[in-house]
Amino acid sequence: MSEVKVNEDLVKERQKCSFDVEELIHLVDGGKHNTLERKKIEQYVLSIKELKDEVPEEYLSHKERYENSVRKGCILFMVLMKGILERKPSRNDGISYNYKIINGVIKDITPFMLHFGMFLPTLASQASPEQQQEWLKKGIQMIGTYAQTELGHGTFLRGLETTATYDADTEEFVIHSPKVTSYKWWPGGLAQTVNHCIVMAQLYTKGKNHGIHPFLVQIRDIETHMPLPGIKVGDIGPKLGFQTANNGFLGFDNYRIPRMNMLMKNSQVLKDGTYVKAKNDKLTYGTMVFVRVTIVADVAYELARAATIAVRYAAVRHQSKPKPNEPEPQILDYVTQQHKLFIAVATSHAFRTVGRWLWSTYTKVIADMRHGNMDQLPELHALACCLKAVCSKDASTCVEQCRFACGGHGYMQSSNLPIIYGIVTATVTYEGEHTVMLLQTARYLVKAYKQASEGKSLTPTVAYMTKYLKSGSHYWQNTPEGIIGGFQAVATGKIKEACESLFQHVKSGKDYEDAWNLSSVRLINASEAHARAVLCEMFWKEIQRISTTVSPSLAIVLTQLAELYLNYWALEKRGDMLMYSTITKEDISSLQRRYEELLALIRPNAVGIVDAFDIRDEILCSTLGAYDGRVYERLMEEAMKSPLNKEPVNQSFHKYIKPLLIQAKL
Ligand SMILES: Cc1cc2nc3c(=O)[nH]c(=O)nc-3n(C[C@H](O)[C@H](O)[C@H](O)COP(=O)(O)OP(=O)(O)OC[C@H]3O[C@@H](n4cnc5c(N)ncnc54)[C@H](O)[C@@H]3O)c2cc1C
Repeated sequence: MSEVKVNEDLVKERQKCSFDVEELIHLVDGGKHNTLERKKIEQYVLSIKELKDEVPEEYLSHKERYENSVRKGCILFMVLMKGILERKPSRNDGISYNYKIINGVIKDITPFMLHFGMFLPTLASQASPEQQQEWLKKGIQMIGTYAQTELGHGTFLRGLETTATYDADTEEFVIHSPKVTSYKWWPGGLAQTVNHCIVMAQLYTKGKNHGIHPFLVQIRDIETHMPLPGIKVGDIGPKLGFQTANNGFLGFDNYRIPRMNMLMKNSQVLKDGTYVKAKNDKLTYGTMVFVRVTIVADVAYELARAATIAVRYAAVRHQSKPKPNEPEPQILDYVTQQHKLFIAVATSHAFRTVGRWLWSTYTKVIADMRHGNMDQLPELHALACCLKAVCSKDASTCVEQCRFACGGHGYMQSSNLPIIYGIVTATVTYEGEHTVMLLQTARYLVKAYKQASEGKSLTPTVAYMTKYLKSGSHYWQNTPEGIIGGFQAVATGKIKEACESLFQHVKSGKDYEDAWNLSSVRLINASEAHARAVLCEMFWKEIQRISTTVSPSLAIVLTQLAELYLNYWALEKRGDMLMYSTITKEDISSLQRRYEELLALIRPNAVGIVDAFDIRDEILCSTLGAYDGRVYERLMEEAMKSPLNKEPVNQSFHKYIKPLLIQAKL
């Protein structure tokens, strides 16, 4: 068999790379051992013939697409369960390589995502040890999802209407959906895939409501998969993305489950119906925080996929003729193109780096919690909320930018950019809606501001406030440290302003809730600014630390990416910098010049840097982004798979167009 030729532009780009791509691959993976492990798993999974699609998914109907994703999901389910148990891939950022491979093989979202992502983690964190022993031994017999959101309520958990009423006579809970708004709506895999759910419901016992609690509910027969009597379950229909996630609805008609199906690690209901409250409500925060923390690493990875596609395509694509006697340049040579793309590359590195730091913070806090120390939970919660909000939104913007940067071809499904966008933009909403997450962090910031004003010491991630509240402004310097200080000054200034607005409204006689609402635009701006200060500081610090452990040539590239990230955001937020620091017009011009210098410095290594994300073609799933750069051939090959190209004349001509032409002649 003849070797497939690699596009010449890509060959040249790779030749001029100034650093060792392999070294960066190991860094991205978190070590050489992880790279080898990942490659082994990829090689195994991706060589399974049955996982390849004869017809691209996009040409299938909604129903066929689902069936195909279940087919492939089941193959992966078995392989990966084995892989997880036997190989335990490194989880240094909270996500396993399995997640990455699954997304490539399924292309969109697998209907089993919630089983691994929410169902098992919730059982692990909220079921008692005895319950875990009983349920987890059922293993694969129990396929589950996490059913919280209802038609009527998502954000406001206390507003959920599904009820779980304890019947002491039969020692059962009666799960009921009293009206249409109480139907569960959205859970992934719920529609046709799972046979069990964690259902969040209002607990009633002895006539008293005790708020929202989790229950393990079987919804389908294990053998026949028929919905059990009292269960109404189905598909919610097509969405912007997540077409194969099998998001479903679920209603209960006085459906009974045994008492022991309430997850009882924290709160309990005794046989006689006595409610025993959890010693600490905060214990239930665990899963919520876990998922938000992992979203930072997830979007970093999806962004790496989008950036790889768009940068490789920009190296292959030639367009326009700025100089009449010279050939059309690669579009990657247009500085505006570099401006669109290099921030996406740098952002992926920033989120992966900060995601790893967040993950290690999370594991430490959870370990402390197990020993009864909850002191750092509020800070972690505030951090996870704002980082989840800002990272998911920035990643969506960057993916969209990558799509724009590919012109018309980026709009093709076969580029895979629309599907990646669908996956990433969903993270803005699920597991805590964007604005609501920022407002959660704002509550913590308001408390911290009050403490700082009273001269009390602050927790590490908000400690910068003390300095800038004292100094009032930031003495600007055009250095990375100066930019980080600028972001901290902006955050402090915005937090102060939001708090003053809030306190002013309260002082003028408004209820706290109304004052909060009136100040909420300032509050979310303050939260976003805080997240940016954290992202810039942690990314820069980590890159500085890592740079001392890698080769000088790689250290240069990493530092350029981190500096680009900082400069990009300093320029984006120049208005804020003007308000809260001593930055001048000249400083801004100099920042702009440095930013342009950085684009030029990164340019020769751009392809090498995205190659170092080391995402195999089968996982990129893109006509535009494959390693060999055969863009046009692939676009044509994929187009030829369209069922419409299977016949020279489509029947609709005879049915509709011809009669129209005849009519028009008359
Ligand atoms: C792709 C996808 C997958 C999902 N998967 C699952 C799943 O597996 N299981 C599950 O249970 N759920 C799932 N969800 C549901 C998801 O968790 C909710 O959509 C999300 O929590 C937001 O709730 P909502 O849709 O009710 O929006 P709402 O809360 O109604 O928000 C609508 C608007 O109101 C604003 N708003 C609401 N409250 C406030 C407030 N207090 N202050 C200011 N503004 C406010 C919001 O900012 C937003 O702009 C999924 C959703 C999506 C999109």
